[in-house]
Amino acid sequence: MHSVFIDGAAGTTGLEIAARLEGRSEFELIVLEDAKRKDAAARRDALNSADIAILCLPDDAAIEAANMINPSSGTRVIDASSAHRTAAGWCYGFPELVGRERVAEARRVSNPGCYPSGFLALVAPLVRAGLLPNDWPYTVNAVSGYSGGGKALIERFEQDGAPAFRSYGYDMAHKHLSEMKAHAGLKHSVIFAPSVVPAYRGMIVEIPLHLGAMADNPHADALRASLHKFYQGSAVVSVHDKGAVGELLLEKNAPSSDAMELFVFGNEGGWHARLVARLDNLGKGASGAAVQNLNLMCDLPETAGLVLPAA
Ligand SMILES: NC(=O)C1=CN([C@@H]2O[C@H](COP(=O)(O)OP(=O)(O)OC[C@H]3O[C@@H](n4cnc5c(N)ncnc54)[C@H](OP(=O)(O)O)[C@@H]3O)[C@@H](O)[C@H]2O)C=CC1
Ligand SMILES: CC(=O)N[C@@H](CCC(=O)OP(=O)(O)O)C(=O)O
Repeated sequence: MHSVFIDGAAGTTGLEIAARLEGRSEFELIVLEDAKRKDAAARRDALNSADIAILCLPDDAAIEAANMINPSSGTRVIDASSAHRTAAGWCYGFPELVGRERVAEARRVSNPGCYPSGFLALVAPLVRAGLLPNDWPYTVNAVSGYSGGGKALIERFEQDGAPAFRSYGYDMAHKHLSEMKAHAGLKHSVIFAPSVVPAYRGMIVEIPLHLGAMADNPHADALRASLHKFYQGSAVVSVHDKGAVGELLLEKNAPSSDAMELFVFGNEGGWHARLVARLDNLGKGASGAAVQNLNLMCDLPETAGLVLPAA
């Protein structure tokens, strides 16, 4: 039995992690009463008595929580915030990319961001395979369900007069830039154009590519074949065949899902490609990824408790 404390358990990500752990006899949740959930002493106590602490907090509170853990307590950490995603001493919790063994052994795991999960799932293996250049000026266009912005954005999108579409990130300093660059092994930061639609969950992350302008002129079919091979055997990430779909949708009231689907679309002449990932920001983009990492850290079947399509 592993004891788990979710710090930030009343938030969007924390609640979905708890839902995935419900009924699992391998875990015992440490729960603070509502009046104590922001009480520093109670949190310190819970953080140090848990086998695993899962931080579902804003960045500053996550840094504070990580610092509250006494190394001698033996508590291992999964941080869902963006505070430690490129920090020394933290394992980047994307097992398909960093290796399942590394996550399994890590004491401090930083969960990937939702948008970076889609970007990295597509680009990192292709850069690694030498099919895409690491010095290309990549662009990422993305659309997210509004739960991606946590309680504050949920409130904004669920009130009268909520926007029909929100485009943002115009300072070109989004907190996900360094994570995308670092874990794809890129020389330059990407241009990132995120947006939000009035659907609760789900996201589509796209990288448009002028393949014909690249030195080795890779073909879309070769990129797709390479991704197929990379994710062979994965129950979480799947790669669709050529021509599988003509459009991609986000449903307004989609159920949660911990799967991620990848697509490579290419034009007739092989000059252009659109790499696309569709995932649930609260699934593989946050809570599902945290549970996948938790399973690995506790030496349990990787996909136990995850919401995945029937095999
Ligand atoms: N939503 C998503 O799709 C994703 C979120 N993340 C990351 O996960 C983290 C949590 O996000 P999310 O669940 O969306 O955010 P929410 O705003 O929905 O929840 C955050 C929770 O943390 C609580 N909290 C804030 N400060 C403290 C503190 N000092 N001590 C204890 N609790 C505190 C809040 O309390 P209160 O309820 O009182 O406000 C709230 O319940 C963030 O870092 C976010 O960037 C990562 C990937 C995707
Ligand atoms: C729709 C929306 O607002 N999304 C959030 C990112 C959500 C997320 O991934 O959180 P992390 O930053 O912890 O990864 C944003 O763009 O800031």
